[in-house]
Amino acid sequence: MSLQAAQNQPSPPPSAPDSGKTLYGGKSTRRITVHDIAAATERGEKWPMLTAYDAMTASVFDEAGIPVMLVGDSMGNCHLGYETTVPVTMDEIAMLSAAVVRGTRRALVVGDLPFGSYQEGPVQALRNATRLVKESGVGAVKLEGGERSHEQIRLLVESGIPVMGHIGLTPQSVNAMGYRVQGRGEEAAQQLLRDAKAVQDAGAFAVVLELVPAELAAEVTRTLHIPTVGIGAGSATDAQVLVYTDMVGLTGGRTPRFTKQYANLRQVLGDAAKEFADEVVGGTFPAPEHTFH
Ligand SMILES: Nc1nc(=O)c2c([nH]1)NC[C@@H]1CN(c3ccc(C(=O)N[C@@H](CCC(=O)O)C(=O)O)cc3)CN21
Ligand SMILES: CC(C)C(=O)C(=O)O
Ligand SMILES: [Mg+2]
Repeated sequence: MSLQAAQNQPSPPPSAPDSGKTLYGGKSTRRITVHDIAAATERGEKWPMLTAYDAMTASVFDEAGIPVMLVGDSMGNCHLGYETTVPVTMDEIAMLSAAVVRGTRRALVVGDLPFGSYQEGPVQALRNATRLVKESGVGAVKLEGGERSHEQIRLLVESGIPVMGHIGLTPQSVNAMGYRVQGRGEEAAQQLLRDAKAVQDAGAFAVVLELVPAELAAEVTRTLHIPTVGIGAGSATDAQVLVYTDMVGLTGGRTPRFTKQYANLRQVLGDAAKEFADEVVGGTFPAPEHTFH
């Protein structure tokens, strides 16, 4: 949404972490809704979103105050050992979304519709989104594509399912588009703007902008009234999302340049495993305090 629109809203006191009203740092323990997301964005709050693929990790992020959790199809390459997100199935998303819902009390949980679960058309999209809402308990779903997914988004929203759009780089189309920055050049920029408006017009409550030039992401953010969620899209978006395994240094191999590593859990977990193994081999674990007689 535009800065101007944000500035027309009554502004919160500078730093109100305990008002119970801010999205991040708020004290309220009830489940966050898409209405809370809209209200926070209108107040000019920037908000964080992280992926999660299991109940334990989700509970850590929930206790840290992360207001929106995405059960991303990035589980394909970040949790399930596939090369890409393309092979991820509805069964996998449904099972891990249910786990993330069980692990959270406050976060809005968004289930990512996987490749092949909505491309056939609006009816297929509704069937699969309904499954995530009823069986897994998610509060919203996300699907990729702008103009091309307009009808799917519209039917879901009309049916009472909040939808987050996703434009720019859409990894489910990797075989067609690669992992390149999107929206470079005048024609591509105009297409991205049309996609953003199509997502908003169809009724989405937010839209992910992935791997687009910062200036274009800023323009989309100024143009739309719904919040933009950036990943590799610069700092002007209303929200930011990261794949959590990138954020904590768990992802093996190369990670995209736009990620930032805030911890090195790969090192921590590896060191713990080696220490355990050394103590088993050396006979110092288990010690008397771990032993029953
Ligand atoms: N670990 C991980 N992090 C992600 O952010 C992520 C996934 N996996 N899987 C699903 C999608 C795929 N994403 C990707 C994957 C690769 C690049 C990549 O290689 N980008 C290049 C820039 C390319 C260019 O300059 O045009 C890079 O160096 O970052 C980007 C996004 C983002 N998502
Ligand atoms: C990177 C985010 C937006 C995503 O779609 C995912 O994690 O699957
Ligand atoms: Mg995804």
